[in-house]
Amino acid sequence: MSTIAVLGAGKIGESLLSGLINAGHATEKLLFTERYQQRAEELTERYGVRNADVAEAVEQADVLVVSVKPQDIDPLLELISPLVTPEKLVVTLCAGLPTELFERRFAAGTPVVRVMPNTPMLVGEAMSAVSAGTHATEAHLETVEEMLGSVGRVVRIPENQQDAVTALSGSGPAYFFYLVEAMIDAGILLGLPRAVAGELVVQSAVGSAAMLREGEGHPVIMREGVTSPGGTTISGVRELEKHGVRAALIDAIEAAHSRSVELGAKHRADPSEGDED
Ligand SMILES: NC(=O)C1=CN([C@@H]2O[C@H](COP(=O)(O)OP(=O)(O)OC[C@H]3O[C@@H](n4cnc5c(N)ncnc54)[C@H](O)[C@@H]3O)[C@@H](O)[C@H]2O)C=CC1
Ligand SMILES: O=C(O)[C@@H]1CCC=N1
Repeated sequence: MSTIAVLGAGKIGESLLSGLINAGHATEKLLFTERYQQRAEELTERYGVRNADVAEAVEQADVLVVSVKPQDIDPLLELISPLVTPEKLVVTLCAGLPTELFERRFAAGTPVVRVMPNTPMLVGEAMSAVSAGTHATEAHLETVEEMLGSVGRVVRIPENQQDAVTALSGSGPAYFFYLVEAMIDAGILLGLPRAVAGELVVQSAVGSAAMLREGEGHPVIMREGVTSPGGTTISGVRELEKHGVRAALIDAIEAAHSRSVELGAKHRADPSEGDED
């Protein structure tokens, strides 16, 4: 079992630690670093995982998972670059940041794998996409796939698709939560108690997700199955179409993609490369 150090234990770092523990990863084989002491203490208390300083984490871990905000990457790289050797595997979860940025800062030959996960990792239902950097081998990819496979599903993609994945499944849970929030508001408007509205909407979301995963059909067919001629659903669907909800979702995901490209462009050796993604 590899020793994994999470560098920056915020929302996604905590999701990974929690998901790995739930999946049976030994807590002695997990470490994290965290800028805020109070946050570090909370996490140690909650999960029994050891908080380390950066030097200790880099020395002891086989896999270094970088999970700070893209905007905070430079100070972290300053600290770890002199310490990371090519025997380590660096896994970056940072939206937008190319593997090339890390490779430039680490000792020659250091393997880097770029990953875009999402927060359902907390409940073992992440969707993660992995891409190899220049020095990452099949064995490195398998190590990362095994780690992420224990907390959800994993696909392998070329790195030039990572900004699209970030917009779609990295940010995706936010759009589903937003939809659920809005539907609960509709229940409140119609006079349902909040707890009842919440239960109705959440179970409808879970049931629909299970149908999507397990069913053979396309989402259109499943929606048609709910939409009776002259019935209630078509009246609702007409309003969604009138308000341009489909176009709004497409625009939202396109905007998230642009932001991912922009975050990466700031850190590319040649920022114009970001224009092509
Ligand atoms: N939140 C999400 O849904 C997802 C986030 N990501 C990526 O994961 C990364 C982290 O995102 P979040 O967890 O949402 O952010 P966050 O702000 O919740 O967590 C980042 C953590 O890193 C700590 N930190 C910053 N600099 C540090 C340093 N030098 N040493 C130690 N700790 C340091 C911060 O105190 C904070 O707790 C980002 O790069 C983001 O793009 C990727 C997929 C999904
Ligand atoms: O909003 C963000 O930047 C991160 C990346 C994907 C999901 N959350």
